[in-house]
Formats: sequence, structure tokens, C-alpha cells
Amino acid sequence: MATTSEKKKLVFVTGNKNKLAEVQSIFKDVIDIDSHKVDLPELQGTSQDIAAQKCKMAADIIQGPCITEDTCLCFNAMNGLPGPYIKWFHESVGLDGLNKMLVGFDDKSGYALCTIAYCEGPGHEPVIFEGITKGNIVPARGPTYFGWDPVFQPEGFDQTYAEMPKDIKNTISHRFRALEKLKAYFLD
Ligand SMILES: O=P(O)(O)OP(=O)(O)OP(=O)(O)OC[C@H]1O[C@@H](n2cnc3c(O)ncnc32)[C@H](O)[C@@H]1O
Ligand SMILES: [Mg+2]
Repeated sequence: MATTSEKKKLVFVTGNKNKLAEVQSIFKDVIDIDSHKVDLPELQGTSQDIAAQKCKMAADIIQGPCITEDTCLCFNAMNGLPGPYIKWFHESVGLDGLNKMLVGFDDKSGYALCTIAYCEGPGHEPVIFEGITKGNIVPARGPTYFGWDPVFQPEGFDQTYAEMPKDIKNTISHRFRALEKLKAYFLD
């Protein structure tokens, strides 16, 4: 593993301070994460298309290498929707509304998907790393400061993402799993 003096540096372009805090915490001993706050526009499409496009734009803006990430919350009963549109659904209908969307379905299962993109710089094609955590959509429990954390209960746990300590979320989350792949890409 790299020593502190050899620690790799990466710029994470995101408008979301909670994402930044988790990425910095997960990478704290391995990769230094600098941040660049930009609310990047997002196209429609698959999470991979959205992540790649975001990263290309970010690399153009900062004129150098960077990572971006796109997070989806997918309901199995709805064939993966809201998916990449979860931000707008959450802002429009709230946590309670996300539960109500599933009232007509027995299946409350779903998954959180993190798609990280790394781009070497302007003109380069981004490389994509995905992480998935399966779980269930439940009535909100726990602090409400980070997105849909209160309504997502990962499989095998009796706490929602919002209720569990950060150091537990950060070892089982969709984000952790995608970052493990990015770490392997850089360090192995
Ligand atoms: O600038 P970017 O990185 O795009 O940040 P964003 O907040 O716009 O993020 P996304 O476009 O990926 O939209 C994902 C939505 O899901 C929320 N979210 C992301 N990761 C989450 C997590 O681990 N737990 C709960 N909510 C999360 C986030 O607040 C957004 O509302
Ligand atoms: Mg966004």
C-alpha cells in the first residue's frame, strides 16, 4: 500500500457535501481527495451514460484529471426507477412520497447504485466503476440530512442508512463498493 508521501491525489467534482465527506472518509488513508464544487448538468440516459458525461464536463471545467459520481436509488417493483432521477423525485415528493410510490406493490425491495467515473483530462474517455447495495424501501427512520438515507434499509441490517453509524455505512454502501474498484484500479 502507498505510504503517506506517495499518496495519490484526486479531484472530486461534486455539488454534494455529504458525498464528498463520505468519499474522503472512505479514502482517508489511501487517496487524498480535493474537491471542486460544481453542480454539473446531467443528461438523461443510463447511469453509466450520465456518469461518463458528467465526468467529461468536469474534466473540461477543471482542465485536468478528476472523478465524478452519480447515485441512483432503484425500486425493483418499478424496473429500476426512479434510478438516476431519484434527486428530483426526492425533492418533489419527499421521503414519505417515496414510500407512497410503492403502496400498490408488495415488493418494497430495491438497490442503491453508485457510478464513479474517472477521466484523465479533456478529450479522454472516462473509466466507470459501479457499486451496488441491495435493500428495502421503508418508512423514514433516522436523521434526514443526507438524501434518501432514512428510507433505505440495506439487506442484512435492521437499521436504515441514516440510523447506522457512518463507519458502518461506509463499509457496506454502494459508494464504498464503487470506490473499492476505483482504489484497485489506481493502487493494485
Ligand atoms: O453534484 P453531484 O455529485 O451530482 O451531487 P447530487 O447531489 O446532484 O447527486 P446525484 O446527481 O448523484 O443525485 C443523487 C441523489 O441521491 C442523493 N444521494 C446520493 N448519495 C446518497 C446516499 O449515499 N444516501 C442518501 N442519498 C444519497 C443525493 O442527495 C441526490 O439527491
Ligand atoms: Mg447531480
